[in-house]
Amino acid sequence: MVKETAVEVIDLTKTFKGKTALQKVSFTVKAGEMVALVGASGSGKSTLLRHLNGLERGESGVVKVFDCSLQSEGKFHSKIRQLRSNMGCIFQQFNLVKRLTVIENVLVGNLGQISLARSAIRYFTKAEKIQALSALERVGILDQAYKRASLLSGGQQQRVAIARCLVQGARIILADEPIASLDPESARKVMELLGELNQENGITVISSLHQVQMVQRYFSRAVALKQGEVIFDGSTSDLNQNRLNQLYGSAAQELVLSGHGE
Ligand SMILES: Nc1ncnc2c1ncn2[C@@H]1O[C@H](COP(=O)(O)OP(=O)(O)OP(=O)(O)O)[C@@H](O)[C@H]1O
Repeated sequence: MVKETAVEVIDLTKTFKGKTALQKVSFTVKAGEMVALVGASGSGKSTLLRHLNGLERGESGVVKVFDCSLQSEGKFHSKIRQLRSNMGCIFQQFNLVKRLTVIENVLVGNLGQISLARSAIRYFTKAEKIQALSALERVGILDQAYKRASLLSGGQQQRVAIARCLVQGARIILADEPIASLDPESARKVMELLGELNQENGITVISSLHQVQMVQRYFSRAVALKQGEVIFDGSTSDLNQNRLNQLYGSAAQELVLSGHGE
Protein backbone atom coordinates (compact mmCIF):
# COMPACT_ATOMS: atom_id res chain seq x y z
CA MET A 1 0.00 0.00 0.00
CA VAL A 2 1.31 3.45 -0.88
CA LYS A 3 1.48 5.63 2.21
CA GLU A 4 -0.05 9.08 2.02
CA THR A 5 2.18 12.13 2.16
CA ALA A 6 2.11 13.87 5.54
CA VAL A 7 4.25 16.87 4.65
CA GLU A 8 5.55 18.09 1.32
CA VAL A 9 7.86 21.06 0.95
CA ILE A 10 8.63 22.39 -2.52
CA ASP A 11 11.28 25.05 -3.19
CA LEU A 12 10.58 26.88 0.06
CA THR A 13 12.59 30.08 0.34
CA LYS A 14 12.73 32.56 3.19
CA THR A 15 14.92 35.57 3.84
CA PHE A 16 15.09 37.76 6.94
CA LYS A 17 16.12 41.32 6.07
CA GLY A 18 17.88 40.14 2.95
CA LYS A 19 19.64 37.24 4.69
CA THR A 20 18.71 33.80 3.38
CA ALA A 21 17.33 31.47 6.06
CA LEU A 22 15.83 28.84 3.72
CA GLN A 23 16.95 28.37 0.14
CA LYS A 24 14.70 26.33 -2.17
CA VAL A 25 14.13 23.65 0.47
CA SER A 26 12.34 20.57 -0.87
CA PHE A 27 11.55 17.25 0.78
CA THR A 28 8.64 14.91 1.39
CA VAL A 29 7.69 13.06 4.55
CA LYS A 30 5.34 10.09 4.28
CA ALA A 31 2.70 9.48 6.94
CA GLY A 32 4.19 7.38 9.72
CA GLU A 33 7.79 8.41 9.07
CA MET A 34 10.12 9.71 11.76
CA VAL A 35 12.55 12.23 10.30
CA ALA A 36 15.32 14.23 11.96
CA LEU A 37 16.30 17.72 10.87
CA VAL A 38 20.02 18.10 11.38
CA GLY A 39 22.33 21.08 11.06
CA ALA A 40 24.65 23.42 12.89
CA SER A 41 23.31 26.41 14.78
CA GLY A 42 21.71 28.90 12.39
CA SER A 43 21.31 26.38 9.56
CA GLY A 44 17.54 26.94 9.42
CA LYS A 45 15.98 24.03 11.35
CA SER A 46 13.68 26.11 13.57
CA THR A 47 12.74 28.38 10.69
CA LEU A 48 11.78 25.36 8.60
CA LEU A 49 9.64 23.86 11.39
CA ARG A 50 7.91 27.21 11.85
CA HIS A 51 7.03 27.21 8.15
CA LEU A 52 5.66 23.66 8.35
CA ASN A 53 3.04 24.63 10.92
CA GLY A 54 2.30 28.03 9.46
CA LEU A 55 3.89 30.17 12.16
CA GLU A 56 6.07 31.69 9.47
CA ARG A 57 5.37 32.52 5.85
CA GLY A 58 7.92 31.90 3.12
CA GLU A 59 8.59 34.28 0.24
CA SER A 60 8.14 31.55 -2.31
CA GLY A 61 7.57 27.82 -2.47
CA VAL A 62 4.90 25.52 -1.15
CA VAL A 63 4.16 23.62 2.07
CA LYS A 64 1.50 20.92 1.86
CA VAL A 65 0.04 18.95 4.76
CA PHE A 66 -1.76 15.72 3.85
CA ASP A 67 -1.85 16.94 0.25
CA CYS A 68 -3.52 20.26 1.11
CA SER A 69 -1.61 23.46 0.55
CA LEU A 70 -0.86 25.14 3.89
CA GLN A 71 1.09 27.95 2.27
CA SER A 72 1.96 28.69 -1.29
CA GLU A 73 4.09 31.48 -2.79
CA GLY A 74 3.92 33.58 0.35
CA LYS A 75 0.20 33.12 1.05
CA PHE A 76 -1.47 31.04 3.74
CA HIS A 77 -4.38 28.83 2.76
CA SER A 78 -7.75 30.03 4.07
CA LYS A 79 -8.18 26.67 5.89
CA ILE A 80 -4.83 26.97 7.67
CA ARG A 81 -6.42 26.59 11.11
CA GLN A 82 -7.94 23.27 10.13
CA LEU A 83 -4.66 22.04 8.64
CA ARG A 84 -2.74 23.15 11.71
CA SER A 85 -5.00 21.05 13.93
CA ASN A 86 -3.26 17.99 12.43
CA MET A 87 0.03 19.15 13.90
CA GLY A 88 1.19 19.27 17.49
CA CYS A 89 4.31 21.20 18.39
CA ILE A 90 6.82 20.65 21.13
CA PHE A 91 9.72 22.95 21.91
CA GLN A 92 13.01 23.01 23.75
CA GLN A 93 11.47 25.11 26.55
CA PHE A 94 8.26 22.98 26.72
CA ASN A 95 5.94 26.05 26.39
CA LEU A 96 3.59 25.08 29.20
CA VAL A 97 1.54 27.50 31.26
CA LYS A 98 3.54 27.06 34.44
CA ARG A 99 0.87 28.30 36.87
CA LEU A 100 -1.75 25.85 35.58
CA THR A 101 -1.97 22.21 36.59
CA VAL A 102 -0.63 19.46 34.37
CA ILE A 103 -4.12 18.31 33.35
CA GLU A 104 -5.16 21.90 32.50
CA ASN A 105 -2.11 22.21 30.28
CA VAL A 106 -3.05 18.99 28.52
CA LEU A 107 -6.66 20.08 28.07
CA VAL A 108 -5.41 23.21 26.34
CA GLY A 109 -4.65 20.84 23.45
CA ASN A 110 -8.40 20.74 22.92
CA LEU A 111 -8.92 24.48 22.69
CA GLY A 112 -9.04 24.42 18.91
CA GLN A 113 -12.09 22.18 19.14
CA ILE A 114 -14.11 23.90 21.85
CA SER A 115 -15.98 27.19 21.95
CA LEU A 116 -14.30 30.46 22.82
CA ALA A 117 -16.59 30.92 25.81
CA ARG A 118 -15.73 27.53 27.27
CA SER A 119 -12.01 28.01 26.67
CA ALA A 120 -12.12 31.44 28.35
CA ILE A 121 -13.44 29.98 31.59
CA ARG A 122 -11.46 26.76 31.12
CA TYR A 123 -14.55 24.60 31.47
CA PHE A 124 -13.92 21.06 30.28
CA THR A 125 -16.34 18.15 30.17
CA LYS A 126 -15.86 14.90 32.03
CA ALA A 127 -15.13 13.13 28.74
CA GLU A 128 -12.44 15.67 27.91
CA LYS A 129 -10.87 15.24 31.34
CA ILE A 130 -10.88 11.46 30.94
CA GLN A 131 -9.21 11.88 27.54
CA ALA A 132 -6.54 14.12 29.11
CA LEU A 133 -5.92 11.64 31.93
CA SER A 134 -5.61 8.85 29.40
CA ALA A 135 -3.03 10.90 27.44
CA LEU A 136 -1.09 11.49 30.66
CA GLU A 137 -1.18 7.77 31.35
CA ARG A 138 0.11 7.15 27.82
CA VAL A 139 3.13 9.38 28.43
CA GLY A 140 3.75 7.86 31.87
CA ILE A 141 2.90 10.75 34.21
CA LEU A 142 -0.70 10.14 35.26
CA ASP A 143 0.31 10.53 38.90
CA GLN A 144 1.35 14.15 38.25
CA ALA A 145 -2.02 15.22 36.76
CA TYR A 146 -3.06 17.67 39.48
CA LYS A 147 0.34 19.21 40.22
CA ARG A 148 1.28 22.66 39.03
CA ALA A 149 3.25 22.31 35.82
CA SER A 150 6.08 24.40 37.29
CA LEU A 151 6.77 21.70 39.88
CA LEU A 152 7.62 19.03 37.28
CA SER A 153 11.10 18.16 36.05
CA GLY A 154 12.07 19.17 32.51
CA GLY A 155 11.55 15.64 31.19
CA GLN A 156 8.10 15.46 32.79
CA GLN A 157 7.18 18.87 31.37
CA GLN A 158 8.14 17.72 27.90
CA ARG A 159 5.91 14.69 28.35
CA VAL A 160 3.02 17.02 29.31
CA ALA A 161 3.62 18.86 26.04
CA ILE A 162 3.50 15.53 24.19
CA ALA A 163 0.26 14.56 26.00
CA ARG A 164 -1.18 17.88 24.83
CA CYS A 165 -0.41 16.88 21.24
CA LEU A 166 -2.24 13.56 21.82
CA VAL A 167 -5.36 15.31 23.16
CA GLN A 168 -5.25 17.67 20.22
CA GLY A 169 -5.46 14.58 18.00
CA ALA A 170 -2.24 15.49 16.21
CA ARG A 171 -1.26 13.18 13.37
CA ILE A 172 2.06 14.93 13.03
CA ILE A 173 4.36 16.04 15.85
CA LEU A 174 6.80 18.83 15.00
CA ALA A 175 9.54 18.95 17.61
CA ASP A 176 12.08 21.75 17.82
CA GLU A 177 15.12 20.58 19.79
CA PRO A 178 12.87 18.62 22.19
CA ILE A 179 15.71 17.27 24.32
CA ALA A 180 18.18 20.16 24.25
CA SER A 181 17.27 21.25 27.81
CA LEU A 182 17.14 17.77 29.29
CA ASP A 183 19.60 15.57 31.16
CA PRO A 184 20.67 12.41 29.26
CA GLU A 185 18.24 10.07 31.05
CA SER A 186 15.22 12.37 30.54
CA ALA A 187 16.32 12.92 26.93
CA ARG A 188 16.39 9.18 26.34
CA LYS A 189 12.89 8.75 27.80
CA VAL A 190 11.44 11.56 25.67
CA MET A 191 13.03 10.17 22.51
CA GLU A 192 11.78 6.67 23.32
CA LEU A 193 8.29 8.05 23.86
CA LEU A 194 8.33 9.84 20.51
CA GLY A 195 9.55 6.60 18.92
CA GLU A 196 6.69 4.64 20.51
CA LEU A 197 4.08 7.16 19.38
CA ASN A 198 5.52 6.89 15.90
CA GLN A 199 5.63 3.08 15.86
CA GLU A 200 2.49 2.26 17.82
CA ASN A 201 0.18 5.19 17.05
CA GLY A 202 1.48 5.92 13.54
CA ILE A 203 2.16 9.56 14.40
CA THR A 204 4.52 11.21 11.94
CA VAL A 205 7.43 12.85 13.78
CA ILE A 206 9.65 15.59 12.36
CA SER A 207 12.21 16.78 14.88
CA SER A 208 15.22 19.04 14.84
CA LEU A 209 18.09 17.69 16.88
CA HIS A 210 21.52 19.07 17.41
CA GLN A 211 23.37 15.95 18.15
CA VAL A 212 24.10 13.29 15.58
CA GLN A 213 24.50 10.40 18.04
CA MET A 214 20.88 10.84 19.15
CA VAL A 215 19.76 11.18 15.53
CA GLN A 216 21.40 7.89 14.64
CA ARG A 217 19.93 6.14 17.64
CA TYR A 218 16.31 7.15 17.17
CA PHE A 219 15.83 8.01 13.49
CA SER A 220 16.34 6.10 10.27
CA ARG A 221 16.14 9.19 8.04
CA ALA A 222 17.69 12.63 8.35
CA VAL A 223 17.37 15.81 6.34
CA ALA A 224 20.47 17.94 6.89
CA LEU A 225 20.56 21.69 6.38
CA LYS A 226 23.46 24.06 5.89
CA GLN A 227 22.89 27.79 5.54
CA GLY A 228 19.26 27.14 4.71
CA GLU A 229 19.88 24.53 2.01
CA VAL A 230 19.20 20.80 2.12
CA ILE A 231 22.60 19.19 1.72
CA PHE A 232 21.69 15.62 2.68
CA ASP A 233 18.49 13.60 2.72
CA GLY A 234 18.92 9.94 3.47
CA SER A 235 19.65 7.16 5.89
CA THR A 236 21.10 8.20 9.23
CA SER A 237 23.50 5.27 8.97
CA ASP A 238 25.25 7.25 6.22
CA LEU A 239 25.80 10.21 8.50
CA ASN A 240 29.13 8.95 9.81
CA GLN A 241 32.03 11.17 10.84
CA ASN A 242 33.54 11.23 7.33
CA ARG A 243 30.27 12.27 5.75
CA LEU A 244 29.68 14.94 8.37
CA ASN A 245 33.16 16.32 7.80
CA GLN A 246 32.47 16.43 4.05
CA LEU A 247 29.16 18.19 4.59
CA TYR A 248 30.07 20.61 7.36
CA GLY A 249 33.85 20.84 7.57
CA SER A 250 34.98 21.97 11.02
CA ALA A 251 31.36 22.77 12.03
CA ALA A 252 30.79 18.97 12.15
CA GLN A 253 32.32 19.01 15.65
CA GLU A 254 29.35 20.98 16.93
CA LEU A 255 27.02 18.18 15.82
CA VAL A 256 29.01 15.35 17.27
CA LEU A 257 30.12 16.71 20.60
CA SER A 258 27.41 19.08 21.78
CA GLY A 259 24.16 18.16 23.50
CA HIS A 260 23.84 14.80 25.15
CA GLY A 261 26.83 12.86 24.02
CA GLU A 262 27.26 9.47 25.56
N1 LIG B 1 12.86 36.20 13.24
C1 LIG B 1 14.07 36.28 12.67
N2 LIG B 1 14.58 37.46 12.28
C2 LIG B 1 15.78 37.55 11.67
N3 LIG B 1 16.56 36.47 11.42
C3 LIG B 1 16.11 35.27 11.80
C4 LIG B 1 14.84 35.10 12.44
N4 LIG B 1 14.65 33.77 12.69
C5 LIG B 1 15.76 33.15 12.23
N5 LIG B 1 16.62 34.03 11.69
C6 LIG B 1 17.91 33.71 11.06
O1 LIG B 1 17.68 32.63 10.18
C7 LIG B 1 18.78 31.73 10.20
C8 LIG B 1 18.30 30.33 10.58
O2 LIG B 1 17.95 30.37 11.96
P1 LIG B 1 17.28 29.14 12.72
O3 LIG B 1 16.94 29.58 14.11
O4 LIG B 1 16.19 28.59 11.89
O5 LIG B 1 18.47 28.08 12.74
P2 LIG B 1 18.59 26.74 13.59
O6 LIG B 1 19.22 25.74 12.69
O7 LIG B 1 17.28 26.39 14.18
O8 LIG B 1 19.61 27.17 14.72
P3 LIG B 1 19.69 26.68 16.27
O9 LIG B 1 20.14 25.25 16.24
O10 LIG B 1 20.71 27.60 16.85
O11 LIG B 1 18.33 26.86 16.86
C9 LIG B 1 19.80 32.32 11.16
O12 LIG B 1 20.73 33.06 10.41
C10 LIG B 1 18.97 33.20 12.04
O13 LIG B 1 19.73 34.26 12.56
